[in-house]
Amino acid sequence: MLCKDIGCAVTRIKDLIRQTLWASGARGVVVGISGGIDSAVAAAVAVKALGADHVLGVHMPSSSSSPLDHADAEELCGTLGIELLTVPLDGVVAAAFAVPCLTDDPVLRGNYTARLRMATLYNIAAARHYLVCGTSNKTEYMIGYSTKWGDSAADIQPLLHLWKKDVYAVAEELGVPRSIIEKAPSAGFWEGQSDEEELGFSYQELDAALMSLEEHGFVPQNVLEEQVLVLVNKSSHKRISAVSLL
Ligand SMILES: Nc1ncnc2c1ncn2[C@@H]1O[C@H](COP(=O)(O)OP(=O)(O)OC[C@H]2O[C@@H]([n+]3cccc(C(=O)O)c3)[C@H](O)[C@@H]2O)[C@@H](O)[C@H]1O
Ligand SMILES: Nc1ncnc2c1ncn2[C@@H]1O[C@H](COP(=O)(O)OP(=O)(O)OP(=O)(O)O)[C@@H](O)[C@H]1O
Ligand SMILES: [Mg+2]
Repeated sequence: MLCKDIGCAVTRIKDLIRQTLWASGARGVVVGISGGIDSAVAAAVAVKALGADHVLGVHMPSSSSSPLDHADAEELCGTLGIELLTVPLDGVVAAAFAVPCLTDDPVLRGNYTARLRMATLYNIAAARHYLVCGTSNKTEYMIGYSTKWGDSAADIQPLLHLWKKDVYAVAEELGVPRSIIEKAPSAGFWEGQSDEEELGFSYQELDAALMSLEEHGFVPQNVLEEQVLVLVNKSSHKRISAVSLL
């Protein structure tokens, strides 16, 4: 976070959202609301920037998502006073996976579902003359912990400069419901999935390692940083539009 205090951090984000919307001529933003912390904070800052009437939430349950997430999405949107659409994706996912060469691998299915969510958000956004608001933070961006062209794809990324710990700080500042703040971060690819278990590192460790790597020119200072640097390097293709000669 470039600001010294949280109020200044929120003001910078609000300005980015307002200026981007003004320059685009769009009427509002649409946010995929998962019931998790990143989308809650993205929606909350968008409401601060634009007002509730210009923010639309879309919850997209699938076979691996939990009814608790749906309940949290509803509570969040109720608290923020924004409209929430629910678009179940199971039928489309089932059709796409009824292809003989596809194994029912949860990561394959999860990545496909994440790309379908992206396509659904763009569809709704275009129909309403809205922009798609992303929810990615710097921690997941730096290690490539997202679906390429899926949840990482958006028109505006108001949280991309924030470490995960800063996302929590903004959540506290903006009064995001406790059940969302206290929930373990998850991609929701399978029941009980946890980011920290899948990655093998806590967000606290990742934030600390990434900050130190940045400070030391990406020269690791310890074993943890060596391991995190492997993730950073392996995911560099996700931080460019496409490998090309352009
Ligand atoms: N070197 C390279 N140069 C250019 N392109 C390269 C490449 N290596 C792979 N690729 C391409 O990238 C694809 C693999 O990337 P991708 O499809 O993203 O798939 P992948 O990185 O294998 O999986 C996504 C990971 O992100 C996690 N995730 C996803 C979504 C949300 C969240 C969350 O926190 O909520 C977490 C998920 O749990 C999983 O661990 C390959 O199939 C290939 O098309
Ligand atoms: N079921 C869903 N419905 C709508 N959007 C979703 C759904 N699952 C994921 N997304 C979108 O994909 C984004 C990336 O998911 P991710 O799990 O990283 O964030 P989060 O769920 O908001 O936060 P966290 O899981 O870290 O608490 C979400 O912020 C949201 O915009
Ligand atoms: Mg999540």
